[in-house]
Amino acid sequence: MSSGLPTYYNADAVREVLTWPLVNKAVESALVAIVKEDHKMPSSSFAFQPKRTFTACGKEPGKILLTMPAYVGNYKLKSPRDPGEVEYTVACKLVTSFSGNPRRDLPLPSIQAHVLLFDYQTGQLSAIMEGTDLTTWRTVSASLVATKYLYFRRFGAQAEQERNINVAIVGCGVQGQLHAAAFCAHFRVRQLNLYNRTQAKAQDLAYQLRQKFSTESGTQINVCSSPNEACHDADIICIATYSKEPLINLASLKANQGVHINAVGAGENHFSEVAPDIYQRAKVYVDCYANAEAELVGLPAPITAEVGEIILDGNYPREAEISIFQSMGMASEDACVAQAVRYALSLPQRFPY
Ligand SMILES: NC(=O)C1=CN([C@@H]2O[C@H](COP(=O)(O)OP(=O)(O)OC[C@H]3O[C@@H](n4cnc5c(N)ncnc54)[C@H](OP(=O)(O)O)[C@@H]3O)[C@@H](O)[C@H]2O)C=CC1
Ligand SMILES: O=C(O)C1=NCCCC1
Repeated sequence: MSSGLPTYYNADAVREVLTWPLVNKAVESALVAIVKEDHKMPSSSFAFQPKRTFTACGKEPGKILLTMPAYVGNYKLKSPRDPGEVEYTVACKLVTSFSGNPRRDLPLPSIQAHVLLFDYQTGQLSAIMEGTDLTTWRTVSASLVATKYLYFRRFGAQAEQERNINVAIVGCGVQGQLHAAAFCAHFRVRQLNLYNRTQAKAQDLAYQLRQKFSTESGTQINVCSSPNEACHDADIICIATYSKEPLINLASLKANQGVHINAVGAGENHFSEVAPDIYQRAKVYVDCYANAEAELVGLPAPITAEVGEIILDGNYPREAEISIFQSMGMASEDACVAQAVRYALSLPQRFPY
């Protein structure tokens, strides 16, 4: 940092280098780094990630500011750099969730973020990075990584390449849209069912995705008129809304067959979208215990493990089980992705990561 001023990375710059290999590697590193040391080799990556804070922005509900600090040490970006080189990242994301924003006269995203990056040796602020797309990508990536380990691996090491799946998306906002595209891009999706409260949004998304995936991979894309219709035949469900009431219950799911749910949404109230009877039947996994302790009070089931623990110990769910990835989002993911983005932008030439 020669000028003493932090570098600013705007949304266009960040977007230019966000790719799935880059984000997935960074997110998987973060999920592993936050696992407690007694599950790992002493030489492993590690993270310090305190509970994040929530500030209500006014007296009406639906407007919050979160501060999300993290230190991630001794981890690899797994970039084409020297494979021995490790990273140390100090970061803090500031993110607002204003759920009425898409309905403003000039619509804005509900979730808007910036990530601050600090020099890990001196503590100086070295960069400020626009973090709105980064947040969407890293959240979808956490669902992809969770699906790989909690769903596919129960059927064997090759299942994510070989197994045909039906996917349901409940909520086609910013999160639902990228979940839909990313699941079709990563896995063999036979049928993609889209549900959104305002159906026109699901129809628009179906139109866009059909251009790409119906011809390329033969995926059948349907717009559904209820969450039940979307989910009744689904192997994987991604649910990302602000609903305070359950949108799916046990009767919505395929009976006695393996189902995996990425429960992404509902803002502060993480588990209200999915009915208690599903939690009571499922194995529940989280991104991190630190946030879970504060944010999942009253969760109607015990937590089985962090996703990072399953990545490390291979203790996958059984084939016919229901698994839930209760995604809260965590600062270490933002720190690792922001570091990877900064690294990619520093290269003289872009390359497919
Ligand atoms: N776990 C994580 O790391 C993260 C979680 N999130 C969470 O994901 C969720 C979605 O975020 P995002 O996609 O950015 O938000 P958007 O505002 O873009 O989309 C919100 C979606 O929720 C739907 N919705 C809102 N209220 C209800 C309701 N009462 N019943 C049914 N559907 C409803 C909306 O439907 P309609 O179109 O009809 O309005 C829309 O499809 C939020 O809860 C957010 O907090 C976001 C980022 C990270
Ligand atoms: O991790 C995040 O970023 C968010 N998580 C929950 C809702 C707001 C954004």
